[in-house]
This record gives sequence, structure tokens and C-alpha cells, in this order.
Amino acid sequence: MSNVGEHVQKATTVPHVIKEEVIAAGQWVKLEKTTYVDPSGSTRTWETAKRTTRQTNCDGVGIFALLKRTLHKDCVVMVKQFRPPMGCYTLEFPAGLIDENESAEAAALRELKEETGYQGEVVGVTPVTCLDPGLSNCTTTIIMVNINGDDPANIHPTQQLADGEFVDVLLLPLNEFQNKIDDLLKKENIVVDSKVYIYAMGMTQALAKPNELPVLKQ
Ligand SMILES: Nc1nc(=O)[nH]c2c1ncn2[C@H]1C[C@H](O)[C@@H](COP(=O)(O)OP(=O)(O)O)O1
Repeated sequence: MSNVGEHVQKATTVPHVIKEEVIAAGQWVKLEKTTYVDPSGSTRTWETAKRTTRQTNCDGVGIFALLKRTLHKDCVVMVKQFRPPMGCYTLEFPAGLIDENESAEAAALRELKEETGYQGEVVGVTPVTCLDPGLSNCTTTIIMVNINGDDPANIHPTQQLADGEFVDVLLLPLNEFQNKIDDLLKKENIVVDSKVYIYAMGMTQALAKPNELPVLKQ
């Protein structure tokens, strides 16, 4: 690893992709060989995974949904499901792919209703963000949603799951988000999504130690 200013090779070129060749393709995912010019001007290749379903520059949405109820702590609505690529259960924000001609906001409200049964309103939208850029071009937009838990539509939420979908809904109090996740990880063989855990760490930092520096250098 080199520090800033210690690069062996000089960056002389604006890096860019020159060719994308499909090596293998399935119904949902394809593997490509990406030929690109690196910052030193050398031509190189990279193995890239892509979704076949992409409609725009954004594959899907993640939903940060906050359930607000009278006399209850605000809770983050989470989903637990068996993820075949991981071979285990995961703890994630509700999420899904954006359909053709669908906005990210509409996809978020639809996926939230399908996966959790809750009806919410959009209160915030992130930019398009990358998910695993060393492997794939997959992107997501995180949509912030508030759920009025006192609304009759949200008293007994009913999921609308498709065939083959098995989703458990978990409500985790926002003010204990990281602790509740840690408890779950100790109890169950489950992997937490990195977006979820970094959000939880941020909440802990913001609530418990707002004035403490994250890293104190000696
Ligand atoms: N990589 C995938 N392989 C599959 O065999 N099937 C897949 C993949 N990605 C998505 N899907 C299928 C599963 C669902 O039937 C649809 C929609 O998934 P969606 O609910 O939008 O997204 P997730 O909740 O993130 O699975 O696509």
C-alpha cells in the first residue's frame, strides 16, 4: 500500500473503459470482460458482474423505513431472509429492483408494501450509490420513508410476497439500533448488510458520543 504522493506510477491519463465483452449470461446476471485504460495509460482487463435487468443507471432501491407510533419508540423496519448467494440469512433494509418505467420512489413504496405490509410516505432520497464497485456496476438509491403506525392501514400490516419469497419483518428501535443488531448476530447465524451496520454505527456515534472524534491519533 502506498500513501498519498508515493505512487510508483504517475497518473497521466483519464482512465476509461474501451470494450465490454459478455463472457457468460444468465436470466438475471451476466459476466463481462471489461477492457479499460488505467491512469498510467496502460490497457488492462477486469472481470465485471452486471444485472441483466437494469432499466436506468440505478438497479434497485433500499428503503430506510421508520415506523412512528404513539407511545412506542421509533423503529427501523428490517427484513431477514435466506439469500442464496450468501448461503445464509441476512439482515437488510427492505429492498428490490426498480421495474420498467418506475421511479425509485414508487419502487420503494411498492417494495415496502410487498415485503413488510407497511404503507409509508417518502421523506428523502439519496443519490445513486454503488454497492460493490470492485465486482459489479450494481447501484441502489436509498429512499427514506416514514410510516404512520397509528394509521389503520398500518395496524395489522400484511405482506404481499411473490412465490419463492420468504421475508421475516423485524422492528428494531432506532435509539438502540446497533445493540439490537449485535444481539441478533450473537444469537443467530446471520450476516448483516454493510449499509445497515454503518448506519447503526453512525446512530451510536450521533446519539452517544456526538462530540467524540471517531479516531484519536497518538
Ligand atoms: N441474482 C438473481 N438470481 C436469481 O435467480 N433471481 C433473482 C436475482 N436477482 C433478482 N432475482 C429475482 C427474484 C425475484 O423474483 C425478482 C425480484 O427481486 P426483488 O424483490 O426486486 O429484489 P430482491 O428483494 O433484492 O431479491 O428477481
